[in-house]
Amino acid sequence: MADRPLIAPSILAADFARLGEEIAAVAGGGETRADWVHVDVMDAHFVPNLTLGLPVAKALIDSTDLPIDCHLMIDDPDRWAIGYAEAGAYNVTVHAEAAKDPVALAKNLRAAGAKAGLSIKPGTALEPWLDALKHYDTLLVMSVEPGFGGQSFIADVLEKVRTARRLVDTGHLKLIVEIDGGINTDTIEQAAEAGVDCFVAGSAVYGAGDPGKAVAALREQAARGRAG
Ligand SMILES: O=C(CO)[C@@H](O)[C@H](O)COP(=O)(O)O
Repeated sequence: MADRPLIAPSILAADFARLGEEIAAVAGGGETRADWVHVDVMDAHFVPNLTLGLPVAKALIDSTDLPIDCHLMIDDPDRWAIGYAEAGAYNVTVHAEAAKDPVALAKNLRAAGAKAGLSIKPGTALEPWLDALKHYDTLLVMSVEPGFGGQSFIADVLEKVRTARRLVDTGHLKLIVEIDGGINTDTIEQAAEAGVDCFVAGSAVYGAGDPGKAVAALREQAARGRAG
């Protein structure tokens, strides 16, 4: 398990006219500093929403020393994901439901210098992906249907988190377990208790008056959940 809970603010809830400043708001020192910044790439095909693509993601990567966690909610990640790794993303996550050859994809991402992430939607089972996950560094369990911020947390997905945690703790997989969707001060404790390492939070960070303070509050609460 990661030494401490990792908090990854999702810029989907940030002001898109001021993305650089919004990232800087969680890049301060101490407890207010985010661990990663989560960048949601949506193509209006894999999900019914459109956000940003490689040129903007690269500009964000270049604008900060925080690790950028690119979550690709796109068709044909086998073709497009590599560009995000080459642009310097810390972690590039593709969807299991969209990847044609997830093992080759993970190998290519790692060869390009990024960590490789695999994501599953709330209705997607974990078991069919366990072999492929041996080639991945992160597992992103979606706790809302991908596409939009501000949705309610689906607690049923925590069973998949518990399974992944067990497999990591027993040495069968070596993964950072990440969760995304509806994470806030009401839900983060139960996710931490189930074994999540990294918490993506959009509205709970950028909908708060002070994004840095929101990061600190989420981390503190996650640590409480971890301690049981
Ligand atoms: O990938 C997604 C949505 O598809 C997320 O990253 C959202 O941005 C999370 O937003 P909140 O649920 O935290 O508002």
